[in-house]
Amino acid sequence: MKVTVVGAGAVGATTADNIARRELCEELVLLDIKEGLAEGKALDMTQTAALLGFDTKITGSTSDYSKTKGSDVVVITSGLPRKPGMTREELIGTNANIVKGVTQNILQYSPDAIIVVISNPMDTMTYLTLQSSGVAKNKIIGMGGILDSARFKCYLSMALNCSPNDLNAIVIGGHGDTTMIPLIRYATWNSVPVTEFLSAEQQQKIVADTMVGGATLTKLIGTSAWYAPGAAGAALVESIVRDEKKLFSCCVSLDGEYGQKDICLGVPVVLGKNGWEKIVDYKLNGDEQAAFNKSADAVRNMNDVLKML
Ligand SMILES: NC(=O)C1=CN([C@@H]2O[C@H](COP(=O)(O)OP(=O)(O)OC[C@H]3O[C@@H](n4cnc5c(N)ncnc54)[C@H](O)[C@@H]3O)[C@@H](O)[C@H]2O)C=CC1
Ligand SMILES: O=C([O-])CC(=O)C(=O)O
Repeated sequence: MKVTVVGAGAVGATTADNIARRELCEELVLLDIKEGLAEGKALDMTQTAALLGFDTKITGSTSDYSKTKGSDVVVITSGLPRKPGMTREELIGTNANIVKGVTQNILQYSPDAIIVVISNPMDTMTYLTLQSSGVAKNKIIGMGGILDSARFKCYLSMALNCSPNDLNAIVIGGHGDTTMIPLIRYATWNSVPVTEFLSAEQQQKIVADTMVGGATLTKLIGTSAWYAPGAAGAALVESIVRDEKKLFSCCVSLDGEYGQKDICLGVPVVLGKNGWEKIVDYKLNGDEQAAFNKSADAVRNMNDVLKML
């Protein structure tokens, strides 16, 4: 297996590091327009092999896309991160051009690759990648819901004083401060609904904290997060390259599912060697479906901005 990660900044390098440590592929290529960055980080990671005991071959390059030839999976992290006080949506002007250009370069050498889009605003960047590439829809996967679900479990575990690994919880909808939908009604602690253990106020706070999870970290750090995003990116890659058929919330193209079409939005999908293989239909109640529709409206408005760029 061969995996390429474009963008060797905070998220790209952390994704690559997780991929290498877990030997998810034989060959890993890092690319970044900043001279020396991808090459240097690839060499630095390579020097951890003797300490961590992995065998993945890592190479880095500034702009030589021929090195990415024959990649099975490509992860796109290139683009600006937000600063405190900004929304992810404000990044669209710069990142749309970057993501579109990178996709074209990648497809020249890896026309059959499965593409994982991380750059923000992720739902719109995923839609752009699908629209501009002509790649089959099941091969384009936006990373957001898996990260938001991990944050949801983090806040739930803090409130319940339990292990996050004993929780099942999912966030669907857009990957935006106001568009994500933590499905607390479906969240369980070892099969028992968490709603049985938490007051209405506690539930509201957990949902609210989850929705601004990325903004909270951006305010603390001064730029957006990378440890959980990198781990989330690698988890998606793992389910694809190992054909694990894991169910994650991912941003995928909808064609009537959840009442929406001509949009990429976060829904539960099964991930395997063919990319996203199936959308799982959770039964939403009236409020949840209304929130999903509202989220779709907001993402559609951002997608419309693409026409003006
Ligand atoms: N979907 C998600 O859940 C998450 C998305 N993000 C997004 O991921 C993106 C990257 O974030 P960070 O890694 O923190 O930023 P960063 O600034 O640390 O790294 C971005 C890298 O992209 C490179 N780059 C820019 N244009 C390029 C091009 N044309 N070709 C190749 N490389 C290029 C830059 O040189 C830089 O090294 C941001 O848009 C951020 O908002 C971040 C966290 C989570
Ligand atoms: O918050 C940001 O801008 C980066 C991101 O998407 C996240 O960490 O969820």
